Amino acid sequence: MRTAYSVETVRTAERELMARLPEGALMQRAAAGLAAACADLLGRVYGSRVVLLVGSGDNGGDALYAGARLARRGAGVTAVLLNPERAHAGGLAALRRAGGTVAGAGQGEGLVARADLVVDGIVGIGGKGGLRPEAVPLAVAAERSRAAVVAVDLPSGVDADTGEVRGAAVRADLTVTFGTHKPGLLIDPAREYAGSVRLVDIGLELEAVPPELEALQHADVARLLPVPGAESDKYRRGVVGIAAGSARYPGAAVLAVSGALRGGAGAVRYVGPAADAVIARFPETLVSDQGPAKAGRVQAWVVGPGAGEDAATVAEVVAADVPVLIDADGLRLAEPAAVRGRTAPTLMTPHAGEAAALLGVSREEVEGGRLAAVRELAGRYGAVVLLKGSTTLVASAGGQGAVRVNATGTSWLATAGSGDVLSGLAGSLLAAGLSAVDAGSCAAYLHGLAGRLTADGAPVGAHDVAAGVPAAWRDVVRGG
Ligand SMILES: NC(=O)C1=CN([C@@H]2O[C@H](COP(=O)(O)OP(=O)(O)OC[C@H]3O[C@@H](n4cnc5c(N)ncnc54)[C@H](O)[C@@H]3O)[C@@H](O)[C@H]2O)[C@@H](O)CC1
Ligand SMILES: Nc1ncnc2c1ncn2[C@@H]1O[C@H](COP(=O)(O)OP(=O)(O)O)[C@@H](O)[C@H]1O
Ligand SMILES: [K+]
Repeated sequence: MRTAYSVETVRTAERELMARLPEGALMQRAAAGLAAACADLLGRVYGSRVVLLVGSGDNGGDALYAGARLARRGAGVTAVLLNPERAHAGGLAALRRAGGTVAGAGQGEGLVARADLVVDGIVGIGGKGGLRPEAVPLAVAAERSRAAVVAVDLPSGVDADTGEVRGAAVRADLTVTFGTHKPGLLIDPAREYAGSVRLVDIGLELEAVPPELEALQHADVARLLPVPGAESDKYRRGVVGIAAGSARYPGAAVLAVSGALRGGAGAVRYVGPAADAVIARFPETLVSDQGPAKAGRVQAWVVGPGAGEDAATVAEVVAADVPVLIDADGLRLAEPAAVRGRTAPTLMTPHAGEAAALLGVSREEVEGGRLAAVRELAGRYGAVVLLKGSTTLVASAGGQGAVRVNATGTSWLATAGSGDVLSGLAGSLLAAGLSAVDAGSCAAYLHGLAGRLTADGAPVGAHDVAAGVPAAWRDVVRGG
């Protein structure tokens, strides 16, 4: 499991560690890791032109000490000081001793334009609000330059705790982060600014503290996925009910069923007006012409994809005393009080637009502040909420505790109907007995991986993603 901790937690752990170590030891560990990553990126350090963007805090200190290490290996290193009086004194002295030079902010843009490598030490976890105006031209110059850009701890200007980006921020090719991932490195929009992320162990001890974010890895998902045993039959493996589709959107039913058939349940039961289309494509589906309450045994329901205006079916499913996944039109049609009143697990799977409608805010607000939005929805509905999009997040019922973040997705998944596949897949895992958090996060993991494997750099349709789930599943259980 990969984890990310809040700035407050990092600060506390750093204080405890610093109290036990000689002064400056932690910063030296950080600088050593940073310099090694810069050297890897440069390939040849000797003779390279390195520009350090140095703010007034310890983030700038890391950059200066790393710059000193690179200068000792023969790089030409220039530090651009945003605030010369407040630049880290020890770091500055070390850089000068190593033969590095110092320039004022006025020369920064020209230097950045000619650099091979730009090290962004403007601001790290001490940053508040967006980038300050005097730093903006340097961030812009770094983006325009052909230089590789390495962010120290975080790309300057992004919010470490939330992943929000207000105004300009540095766009990095690589972020070298210390001690732990910060939530902003895993959540869009900030994640996009970070480039690839390299974690440097500086000895922080965080195991005893709850993380802010968790990202499942192959081994975690492999442990959670259901495997039929010798005594299994289709009922013991779980029956998932799909109440989806309408005369107008029969395809949503087909796609939800296609996901459900690949999710580990022993049988998929379909109720709704698209039974002919479902059977034509997937003859193994059990179809019923009764409503959900009379459809027969079901261990978990999926309701909502392509449901149109069928509020009665949504209400019937929400009243069921088994785990329920509510998606798409179902999110709009479900009575909030009925959802809150449920005792069996509930998993809601909105995209940003649906989440915005439920919260009464704009879509941009949800996309800019995903973590707050998913926690808020999970709190309001007392349900597990999976917020889809470029970063998929899963919050526990009530919104407290660690939020799961999915790292496997690809923007090729932004294709009509791929959400329907996801809801079928997650519903199937619910029916197979996974908790709502595990079902949602494992489904997002498999769906993202299936998208990646099937797309392989080219456009795909939602049905291709569903067909790719078995390959993703195999990849997970075989350890990649
Ligand atoms: N505390 C520690 O033990 C360690 C800290 N490390 C580094 O120290 C950093 C944290 O250092 P600090 O607490 O000094 O804080 P930072 O260096 O992140 O930022 C604080 C400084 O930046 C300025 N600033 C704040 N917001 C800004 C904005 N939006 N735009 C431009 N400037 C802004 C402030 O005036 C302040 O002087 C970490 O991110 C990491 O890079 C590492 O050396 C590892 C060890
Ligand atoms: N930019 C993106 N990067 C990664 N995944 C994305 C992106 N945009 C959408 N997705 C994923 O694609 C799926 C789209 O679902 P949804 O928005 O419900 O579409 P639909 O309603 O057409 O099925 C979700 O799993 C979502 O997380
Ligand atoms: K930085």
